[in-house]
Amino acid sequence: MNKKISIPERTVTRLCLYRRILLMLLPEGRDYVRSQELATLARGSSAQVRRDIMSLGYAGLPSKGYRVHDLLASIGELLDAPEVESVALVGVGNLGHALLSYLVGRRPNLTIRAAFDANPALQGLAIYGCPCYRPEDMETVLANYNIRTAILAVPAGTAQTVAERLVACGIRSILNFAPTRLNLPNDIYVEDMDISASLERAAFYARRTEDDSAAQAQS
Ligand SMILES: NC(=O)c1ccc[n+]([C@@H]2O[C@H](COP(=O)([O-])OP(=O)(O)OC[C@H]3O[C@@H](n4cnc5c(N)ncnc54)[C@H](O)[C@@H]3O)[C@@H](O)[C@H]2O)c1
Repeated sequence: MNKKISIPERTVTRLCLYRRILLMLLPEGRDYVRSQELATLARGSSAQVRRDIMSLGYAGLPSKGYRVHDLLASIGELLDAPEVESVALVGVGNLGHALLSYLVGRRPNLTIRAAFDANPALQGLAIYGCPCYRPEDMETVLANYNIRTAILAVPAGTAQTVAERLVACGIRSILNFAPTRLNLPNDIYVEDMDISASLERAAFYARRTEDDSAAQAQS
């Protein structure tokens, strides 16, 4: 069975997190990491970490743990395309600019190759090195670069129409920043990003831990 297909979505999410942690450990000159340490940094359990890493077919050394470079390579083998993978961005407003400035050049094997915006003032520009095209050129540009993943950073009112156009042009996966539920065929992967919801959650837990501490102090 194809390992990439059989691996559960949550495992993929955790493996992405482990990779971020491992990349933070590298500059410290760390050769090995134990499942317990990875679990603490990922806020999970060491049993979960061991299961996830076992699903990669990689095993560490009982005496030392996992070799950081080898584990990164195993995770990369599962998550990354064999060659450079190009991504598109639609909507180069405030958020789109911030995403380009952060993401361009950060990951050599996953690169934002093309941006699209309805604003004629942006079309033809290279923004943080990424060319910005007219939405009308989407089909040709996406096909030229073989792009199957897109980031959506347009206003909510236009997100559904743009998403449908992206899918019609061959996009299989969308990272959606627009605050709207996209209605797309089931075989299209959509990941919704919502900083406000995350902030609300963080504020909720701040209040809850404060309430817990107050209750403990009273008991
Ligand atoms: N998820 C989050 O955490 C988060 C955070 C900030 C913003 N947002 C959302 O991201 C989106 C963008 O926010 P922003 O602040 O950058 O807005 P913005 O108005 O600065 O930028 C939107 C850009 O989209 C372009 N655009 C509009 N319609 C288009 C179309 N049909 N095709 C191509 N381009 C089009 C506009 O020309 C503009 O450049 C909004 O939906 C906003 O609510 C989400």
